[in-house]
Amino acid sequence: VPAAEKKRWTLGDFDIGKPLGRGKFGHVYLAREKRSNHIVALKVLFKSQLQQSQVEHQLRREVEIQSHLRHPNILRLYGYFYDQKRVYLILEYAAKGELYKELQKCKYFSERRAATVSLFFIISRLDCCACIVFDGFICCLCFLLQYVASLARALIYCHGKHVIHRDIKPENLLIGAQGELKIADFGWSVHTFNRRRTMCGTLDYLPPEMVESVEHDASVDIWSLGVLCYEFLYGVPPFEAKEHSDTYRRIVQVDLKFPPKPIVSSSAKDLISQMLVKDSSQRLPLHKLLEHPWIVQNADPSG
Ligand SMILES: O=C(O)c1cc(-c2cccc(F)c2)nc2ccccc12
Ligand SMILES: [Mg+2]
Repeated sequence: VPAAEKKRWTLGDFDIGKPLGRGKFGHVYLAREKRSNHIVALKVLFKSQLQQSQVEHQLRREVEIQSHLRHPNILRLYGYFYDQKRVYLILEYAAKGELYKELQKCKYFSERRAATVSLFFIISRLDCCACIVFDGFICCLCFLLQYVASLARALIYCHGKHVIHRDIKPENLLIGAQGELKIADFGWSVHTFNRRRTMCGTLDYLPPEMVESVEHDASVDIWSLGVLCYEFLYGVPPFEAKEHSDTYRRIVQVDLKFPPKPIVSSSAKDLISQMLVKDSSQRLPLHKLLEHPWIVQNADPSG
């Protein structure tokens, strides 16, 4: 029996709603698939801009990879279609939007004592889950830990399928209706090569972009998760500097400093220090991250 015909979508299948955001290559709209009334996010990309930026192959890879991933913390890509001028990606709608904006609201998720929250509550839970009140927003460190644990589980799933994301950062993380984290934007993701298969065969015939990805392995995502943890706690990434060249130097030297303010538990610093390690083979494996005291004591295992 022939495989079920892949549904060929067209713009006429959708009612288009409000714009949800704009990216470099086009906009994202809230949309409803007419037959099922299913709410989705429709990402509209202009072919002219994709060609100008020479990212067509990257987009096809993004679609190929993300459409095959099924995990509660990975944004679903249901399908795609294109017309004369545009390519459309049919994506899961993450109702609470970008994590980045949530982080901006709270300035940062900090363990720092906040005068307005009962001291007892803070002291009793300092090392695990401290809630702070910032500009009227209650930001709970538990969210942070939950996000880190969810991210680790999603990345374990991706790495298990030999997919590395390579672009983990707040802008690429969305929040679903129930507050769950969703990794989005697999535009920089690649399938890692089985080194044995590639190494024993000659590399000579592989083009640069494929040879370059042999250098990358899944531990690039562990590094980025460590950077994210730091930014969650301090409000700025660890190697930030005025000039790009200084940031580059601080990264390659792993010039990792923990400022005295806000106060951050030694357990959190220990976790971050085990992830931001120059030698990629020495970075804390993701399954070990889920066993780390700072995570175990706080993040809810059900995720
Ligand atoms: O006119 C095309 O055949 C076309 C198809 C696709 C495409 C095909 C599958 C998946 C996907 F994400 C994108 N991307 C493009 C980007 C720029 C210009 C033309 C195209
Ligand atoms: Mg992005």
